[in-house]
Amino acid sequence: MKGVLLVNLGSPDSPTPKDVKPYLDEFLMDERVIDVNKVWRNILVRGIILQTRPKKSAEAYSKIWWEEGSPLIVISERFAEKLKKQTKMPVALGMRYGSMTIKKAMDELRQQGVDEVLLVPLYPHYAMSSFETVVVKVMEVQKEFFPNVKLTTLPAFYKNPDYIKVLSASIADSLKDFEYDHILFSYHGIPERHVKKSDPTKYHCKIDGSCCFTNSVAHNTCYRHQVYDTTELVKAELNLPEEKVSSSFQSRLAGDPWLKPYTDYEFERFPKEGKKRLAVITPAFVADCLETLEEIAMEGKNQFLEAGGTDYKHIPCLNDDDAWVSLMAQWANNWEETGNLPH
Ligand SMILES: C=CC1=C(C)c2cc3[nH]c(cc4nc(cc5[nH]c(cc1n2)c(C)c5CCC(=O)O)C(CCC(=O)O)=C4C)c(C)c3C=C
Ligand SMILES: [Fe+2]
Ligand SMILES: [Fe+2]
Repeated sequence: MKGVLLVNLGSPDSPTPKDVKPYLDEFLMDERVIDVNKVWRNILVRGIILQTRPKKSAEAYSKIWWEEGSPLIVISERFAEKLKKQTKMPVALGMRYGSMTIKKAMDELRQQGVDEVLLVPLYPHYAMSSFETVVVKVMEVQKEFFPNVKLTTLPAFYKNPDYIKVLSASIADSLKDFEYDHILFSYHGIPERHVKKSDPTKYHCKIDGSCCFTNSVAHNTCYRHQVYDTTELVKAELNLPEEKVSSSFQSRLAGDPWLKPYTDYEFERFPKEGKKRLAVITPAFVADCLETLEEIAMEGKNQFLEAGGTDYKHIPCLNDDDAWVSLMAQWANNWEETGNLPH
């Protein structure tokens, strides 16, 4: 029997330093997130970052935490529940990090007789630190505990025409009562080094003004190209004026150069250029989370208003939007019936 495995990033069990620390430890010790050799990663993560970050992160999580739990988890659960009602197959939800493990989700599917799994990494774009690490982890779990289960992965859907339509409709709905000077597409950042590492040609990616807009097989795994594509496609779908739209990158950790421009620098710059009414969209995430609810909707808003902005709106992620759930159900049901995946 076929079944669907949804996987998102995961959250700590509670917004306390005690629970945030082991969660961050698992997350940042992932070799696809902090991609340095094991000894240096150990020093960097356990000797430096985890000495102070759990307290700071726990404070941020406390500001956005819901009665039912972490928004990322609760929203992903709502999405999974709605999806179950629209597929004839079992659906399970697991997280890459934290206590809602992939193993538990796979167990759930196996108990319902599933031996063919459609893995859905809940990320529209491919990055080593998000999509790839989910696929690798699921393959490890499958190999160790479920060797007879067949795995198929839904490709990154950042430019799928139906996805672009659903995303655009949800953005248009949020924008209908908001007058704006500019719309910022703020994507989770990654270190520049990760983009270069993911280039299979090893010569295409230059992180300049043209590589991401020049055809290449490198784009199958180029996060920077893929996010720019999403922005362009939504801009075209909604007929947004060229000069009113731009993309930027948020949530960087100190150290290496990360993809630019940085979202927080843009918040400072826009009001000085007369862009005082700003809408912010965060399409790297399908579910609202710490990075959207705290960094963008709270901190970003304060920063923009303090820099001279007058109006600010964070547009919610797709979350459990009915059209989004129906689209995922359509993809899953089509895969069940024909074996075909969307492209
Ligand atoms: C779009 C997908 C994501 C990519 C790519 C990504 C890369 C990446 N992230 C960190 C470090 C942190 N990210 C944190 C939170 C976080 N990251 C994503 C998604 C991507 N990260 C999400 C959905 C969340 C929110 C989780 C939640 O519970 O709501 C955090 C934890 C919070 C904090 O302390 O700031 C860290 C740390 C790196 C280093 C990285 C690429 C190298
Ligand atoms: Fe992150
Ligand atoms: Fe590129």
